[in-house]
Amino acid sequence: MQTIIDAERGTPSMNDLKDIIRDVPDFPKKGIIFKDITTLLQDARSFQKMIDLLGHRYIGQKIDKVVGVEARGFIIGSALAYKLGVGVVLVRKPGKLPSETFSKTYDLEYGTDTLEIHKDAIKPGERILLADDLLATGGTMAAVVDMVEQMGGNIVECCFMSELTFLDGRKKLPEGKVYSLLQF
Ligand SMILES: O=P(O)(O)OC[C@H]1O[C@H](OP(=O)(O)OP(=O)(O)O)[C@H](O)[C@@H]1O
Ligand SMILES: Nc1ncnc2[nH]cnc12
Repeated sequence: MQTIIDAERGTPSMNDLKDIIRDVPDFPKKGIIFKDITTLLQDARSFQKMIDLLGHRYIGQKIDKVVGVEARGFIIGSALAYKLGVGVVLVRKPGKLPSETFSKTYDLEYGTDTLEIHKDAIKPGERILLADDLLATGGTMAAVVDMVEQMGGNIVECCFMSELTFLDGRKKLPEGKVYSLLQF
């Protein structure tokens, strides 16, 4: 069910946040139920509540930088970084970052992809929060974990707005360092 949250109804509940994410069947391929977060992002109260809840988890955890994964992870990562008062590092699809990069190819729920990060984006020992909108098979975030660890970053946690628990993506990620706000 899709919920429109209006000013009179106050702050959205966890169920409201789940309900406002739209299911789109057979996108981008037959058999995939795509979790469309645009419906949540365009609702001011839902967007704010989601970032507030994620942000509160990391306030006081001495995060040095947030890493956001292109493209939807940029939205979550940037808003979180702003809330925590730290910088945001962009992990991008190939050929988009202008300076020297590390890169990693990985499997997706619906194909394969490559991600890149600037070689000088993270200094050894920095406390890094990884952020994305959704954890599915875990391939994307596992690739990011690999690159950040290769650079000497100290991963505090991999955080997601939502998680498709039936795909067990967290198995590919560092044990005890995975957090999702909403589970499907
Ligand atoms: O856990 P996984 O199976 O790796 O899947 C999760 C990833 O898939 C989606 O990104 P997508 O590659 O579709 O790119 P987009 O954000 O540019 O739409 C999503 O935003 C995650 O980054
Ligand atoms: N089912 C899904 N919905 C939205 N984004 C995804 N990324 C990988 N699987 C996805």
